[in-house]
Amino acid sequence: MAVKYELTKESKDTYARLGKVHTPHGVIDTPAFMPVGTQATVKAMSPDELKEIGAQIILGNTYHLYIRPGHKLIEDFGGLHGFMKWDGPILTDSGGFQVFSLNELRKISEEGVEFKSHLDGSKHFFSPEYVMEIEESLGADIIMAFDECIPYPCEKDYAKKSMERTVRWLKRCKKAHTKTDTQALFGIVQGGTFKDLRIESAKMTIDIDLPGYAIGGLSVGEPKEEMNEVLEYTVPVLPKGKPRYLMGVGSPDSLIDGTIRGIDMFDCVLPTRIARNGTVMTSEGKLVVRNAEYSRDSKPLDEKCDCYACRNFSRAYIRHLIKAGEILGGRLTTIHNLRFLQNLMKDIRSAINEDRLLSFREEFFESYGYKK
Ligand SMILES: CNc1nc2c(CCNCC3CCCC3)c3nc(N)[nH]c(=O)c3cc2[nH]1
Ligand SMILES: [Zn+2]
Repeated sequence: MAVKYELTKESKDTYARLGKVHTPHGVIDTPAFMPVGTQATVKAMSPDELKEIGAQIILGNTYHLYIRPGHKLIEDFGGLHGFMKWDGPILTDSGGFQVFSLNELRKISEEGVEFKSHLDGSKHFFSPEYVMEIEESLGADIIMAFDECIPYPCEKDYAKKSMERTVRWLKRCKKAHTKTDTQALFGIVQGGTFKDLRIESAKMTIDIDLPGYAIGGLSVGEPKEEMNEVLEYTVPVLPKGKPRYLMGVGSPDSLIDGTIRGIDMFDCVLPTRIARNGTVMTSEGKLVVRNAEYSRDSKPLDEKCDCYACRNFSRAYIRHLIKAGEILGGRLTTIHNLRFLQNLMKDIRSAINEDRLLSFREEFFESYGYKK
């Protein structure tokens, strides 16, 4: 079995739980935040630095790696693990989301999606079968099914038709998936923000027996309350003994609120993206270190942080590097943001273990500056 989920504790007062996702390249303690490495690198981070900040699993992207440098090249270098020298677990997204978000010029049909490369405009076609071939070449431990992530808002009629096609595509993915002993295929629940469609999608998706399931189609502009509502009626339909992955989430408040509603795995480009333009997450909330007020501030980014940036450098120095466009600036803020989220997930896991997740939420929201 490529991936096995071990449920180690269920929270008494929420849907949160502690678990371990066992993969051929190692174990992931859940709830977990997964740093995103779109082009076979978590931007600005070396594999050693990723280990140092405590990352247990990283993400790769089928769409980007197919376009450049090509999945066959990567396969010849030992897949993503050999190519980027990351020996821990890897998850690849199927490219569905990227094809839809990066390419206006695309045509969708029962067969799959025709699109043009965002690099040179060349024409390409993704079918569930071809995407499975690409993801198997990349060799990730967890591979996502080819799905359609519909926009928000979306007409209910289209949401229903799209969700039903995504289930048919999942069946085709499962049929085309050959390396079932080393790579685990996860299905993706769709249905927009329509309760009946979400529950129908979840039931049809879990009827296809797979090692794990994701909730897609969220974090696409809907209000956070709507995302939480979709989770409240969708997650309980999913089996307790399998990992649940909420795609594209998220910010610290969403990580806590998703965990409370039973989510085990999260990914988001935000922490690395905002870091490069000088915004960091700290125990006292967001800090835009490029602002003039920090020009003579000798404190670390976050006094409570144990990361390499906070142990060695002042806000003044990091602000200078960012303002000067120095590469080290974005590297230090990225190291910090990723460590901050790993520490947040560790604090969340301890809170679940001691049945105090809701009071942890209160304290964290208070200190971070979220409204309750
Ligand atoms: C940011 N919000 C959001 N992201 C979504 C994503 C992408 C998740 N992140 C993948 C990484 C980014 C680059 C490398 C892999 C989604 N992906 C899929 N397949 N389906 C969704 O409904 C889906 C929905 C998503 N919503
Ligand atoms: Zn730090």
